[in-house]
Amino acid sequence: MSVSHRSLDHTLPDDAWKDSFDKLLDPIPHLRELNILKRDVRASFNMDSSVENSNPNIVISSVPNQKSISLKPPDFQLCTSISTPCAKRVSAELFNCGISPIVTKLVSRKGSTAQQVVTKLPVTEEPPLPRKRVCFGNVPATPEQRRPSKKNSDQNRRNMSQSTNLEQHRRSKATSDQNGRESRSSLILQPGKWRKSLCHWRRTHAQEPARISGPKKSLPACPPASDCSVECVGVIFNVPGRRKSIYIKDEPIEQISHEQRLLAYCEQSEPLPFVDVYAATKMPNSCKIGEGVYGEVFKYTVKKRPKIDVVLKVIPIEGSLEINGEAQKTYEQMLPEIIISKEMCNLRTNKTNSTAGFVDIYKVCLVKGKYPAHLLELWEKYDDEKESENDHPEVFMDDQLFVVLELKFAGQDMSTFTFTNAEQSYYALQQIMLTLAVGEEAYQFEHRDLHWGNILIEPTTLKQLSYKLNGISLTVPTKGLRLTIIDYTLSRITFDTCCHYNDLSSDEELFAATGDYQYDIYRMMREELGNDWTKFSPKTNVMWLSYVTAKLIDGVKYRSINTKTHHTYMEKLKDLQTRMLTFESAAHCVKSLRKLVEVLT
Ligand SMILES: Nc1ncnc2c1ncn2[C@@H]1O[C@H](COP(=O)(O)OP(=O)(O)OP(=O)(O)O)[C@@H](O)[C@H]1O
Repeated sequence: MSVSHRSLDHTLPDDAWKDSFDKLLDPIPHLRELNILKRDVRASFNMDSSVENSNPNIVISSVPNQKSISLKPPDFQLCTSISTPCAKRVSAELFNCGISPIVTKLVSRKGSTAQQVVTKLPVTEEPPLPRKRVCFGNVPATPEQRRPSKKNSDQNRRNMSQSTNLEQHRRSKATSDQNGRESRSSLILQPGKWRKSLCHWRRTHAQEPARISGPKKSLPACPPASDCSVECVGVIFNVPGRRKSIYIKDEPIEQISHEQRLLAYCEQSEPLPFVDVYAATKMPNSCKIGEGVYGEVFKYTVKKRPKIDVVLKVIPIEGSLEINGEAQKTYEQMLPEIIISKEMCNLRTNKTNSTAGFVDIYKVCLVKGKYPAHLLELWEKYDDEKESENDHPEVFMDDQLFVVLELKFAGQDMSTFTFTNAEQSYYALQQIMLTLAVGEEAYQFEHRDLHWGNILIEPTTLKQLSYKLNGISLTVPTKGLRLTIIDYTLSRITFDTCCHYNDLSSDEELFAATGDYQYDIYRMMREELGNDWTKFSPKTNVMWLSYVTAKLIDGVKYRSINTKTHHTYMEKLKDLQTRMLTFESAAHCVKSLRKLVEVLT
């Protein structure tokens, strides 16, 4: 049919049925054979924010046992590009485009399949073509799909009550995992608590070779002690799973053992009996409220006036029993978290730099012995209702030591919270920003893991909160909310001429993870720090502020979104996000936001 005829009878051109996806595949016909559904490509891409403009050297693996495509022969570099920030994620354009942007990154490579990629690249070898993998189809979809059935759960419980044997417990957990959770074959972690996700991933993929993206030696290792600007006479200790922490000091460490130092922080001379200190009678109205890889979190409420909600973070230490897939922390490894928790809390009363935004710690206690029976019951209740990923604490023996952090209850975490509107979240962000800024100025503080599970929110009747930044008083309207920062496991401070930090330089799995902008932040921090985790770079706080802002724009829940106020403040958040990564520190961001540059510098 000629062109003129077509125009007369309005017949469509031969390829009119094709959309942009089909046209894209025209010059690379073998991709059609792989039977990738456009719907899958678009949906998965949009779900996985970390892929948006991360390193485009991507292998797409389709549903299990199906073929996949390998993209762009890569000369992998450390991810210099990032996923989410702002404009792209916040604009609706991402979802309006005729085809997912991921497809525009496709450069075909004939004959590659996911299977081939995995078998060609054993983990022990330096991968010739390091890539990030994106899984379609086999990531656990819903909590229901991930959760074992009640029947399995009950069976597990029966098995557990028949034996306290750890191996049996593990087998029973493994069965439950197999029954209730779809396997994941790539390092795609759930947003939020990465350590739990990672440990869980490791435990459910024990037989699989881990796929690590990135060159193994692309960055300098943490400098040897002699290279540090201060004399490093501290302890270098290995945490299981390649994690290690270094504690440096510019003067000889006092001849006092870590056990003694920890006991001094607890104001104790020896460990106290667990069952007595935390007896049921001393913990009214108790329940388990959360868990981490290193411990269980309980709450009890003393209903006096004023009502007191106490949170207990119970962390087993010094034992040889592996728990939740990790070796237990030692005294040395526990100390930095205790020191940081106490010092950040003490900023409440600091004269020059003050904030109440770091979690309030009542006391720290070292206890010994089996888990009290009433706490075991609370653990089981939580497991029945929410399906714990942790090992049952009945495995602990008489000689087990635990550090118990007694914290003030600070509300629910941001990932589960519903804001009224963006005005409320805009000022919530300012609270986080100011608290980080105060921490930077007081102790060269970097949180380094400020995902939305580590930001707690509770209602307050206070109209505003007060801060001091370098001696200048600042206030923020609460809009009814008070925010608190928790979990200093990865944090860094300089205190008492010591730098306390966690060395992530060899934590390849963490840097390989995808699934959320959160996982880009770890790579961005690594690049910013040149993989030297001793270094103070408050820019890492800005990166987390960028992450939090992204969550406030495009992650958290809002109650009333059809109001002028909501739209106005949402625009403010978006505007701030476009500038966020230009700031050097949280303090810089605060000064800029408050137009205090001249006054404060
Ligand atoms: N002060 C608090 N108030 C209210 N809830 C809390 C408090 N501290 C901890 N939680 C709850 O317990 C959970 C686990 O606490 P936390 O993150 O400190 O544990 P963790 O063992 O350090 O976790 P991770 O696996 O990240 O190392 C939190 O996500 C939160 O839900």
